[in-house]
Amino acid sequence: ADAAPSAHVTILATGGTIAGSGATSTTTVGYTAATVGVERLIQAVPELAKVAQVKGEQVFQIASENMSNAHWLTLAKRVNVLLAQPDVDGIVITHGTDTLEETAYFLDLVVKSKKPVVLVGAMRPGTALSADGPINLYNAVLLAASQEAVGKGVLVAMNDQIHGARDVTKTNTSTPDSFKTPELGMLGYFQGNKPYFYHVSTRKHTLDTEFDISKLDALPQVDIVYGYANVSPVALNAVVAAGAKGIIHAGVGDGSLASKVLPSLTAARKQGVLIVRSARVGQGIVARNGEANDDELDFVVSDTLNPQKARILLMLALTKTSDSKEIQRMFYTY
Ligand SMILES: NC(=O)C[C@H](N)C(=O)O
Repeated sequence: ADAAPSAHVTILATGGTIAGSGATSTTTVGYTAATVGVERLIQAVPELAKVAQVKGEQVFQIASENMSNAHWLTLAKRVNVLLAQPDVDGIVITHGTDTLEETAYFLDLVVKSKKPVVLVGAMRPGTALSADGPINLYNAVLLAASQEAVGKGVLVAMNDQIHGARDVTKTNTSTPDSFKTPELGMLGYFQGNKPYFYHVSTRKHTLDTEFDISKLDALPQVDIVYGYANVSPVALNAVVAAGAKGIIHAGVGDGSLASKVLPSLTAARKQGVLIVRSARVGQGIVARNGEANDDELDFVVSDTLNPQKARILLMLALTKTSDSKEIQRMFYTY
């Protein structure tokens, strides 16, 4: 018999479609997410035992549309505790795909370890024909057990591809190739039971960030307000009235601000609310002093972060400072 693999990988299960089940083998919508426990996920892929000594922990059992700041703090603290143990070499987190990119980026900014952390999900429930969960889980464990993944920040394993937490995004509501890193590029592939890396991001992560969540039990309230034709300031005003400490403006185009919205944004900033100009487009830079005079308005730009990831960075930034210059520096660093 083969010797047991030497790497120890802990699988933290949080729910999602990878733990989902449907009424029939052709049910790929209208199934129930977050029903199958971590032990059954592991048993369904006996091949895992060939690549690592695997342990499972059920952290949550939720569909990822219900992921919250509180869940993130719990999960990140658990990841940091486990990675500090000499008998844990890497972590896999099974997760719903809807907010998987957000959890990945949050962890990328707050995990204090070089050891691999890999998020994985599935677009089809485990009961479906050609379910993608088992192969995705196998690849994720392979990656978490590998030397190649050490020091690369939080990774996402989907559809035989490796993506970086900062730039990956869900691009399709339902197809198995939904996860992409358009333009900036995925990091690598899985083939023949090995991960292969070709790219790394120039942005800082994990051990090189200034964020520490170990003593936090909440994050500052930051909300996203969307731009569109015929926009009014109603949603923005409601968010300010509800006490947001920061607002991500998901503007049209390269982060443009409609003249009907600008007065409310300016008033919010004068009250101390941090304003970040982002873009709903999904690709490209929102340039400082481009579509607005950010120096004069005292706004921050999101650079290339999409609105949902800009929200995460602004929350963490606000745990350190309310200085907009400092926060702008962070948006050019992470
Ligand atoms: N494919 C999925 O995992 C979608 C599911 N709604 C979730 O995010 O939990």
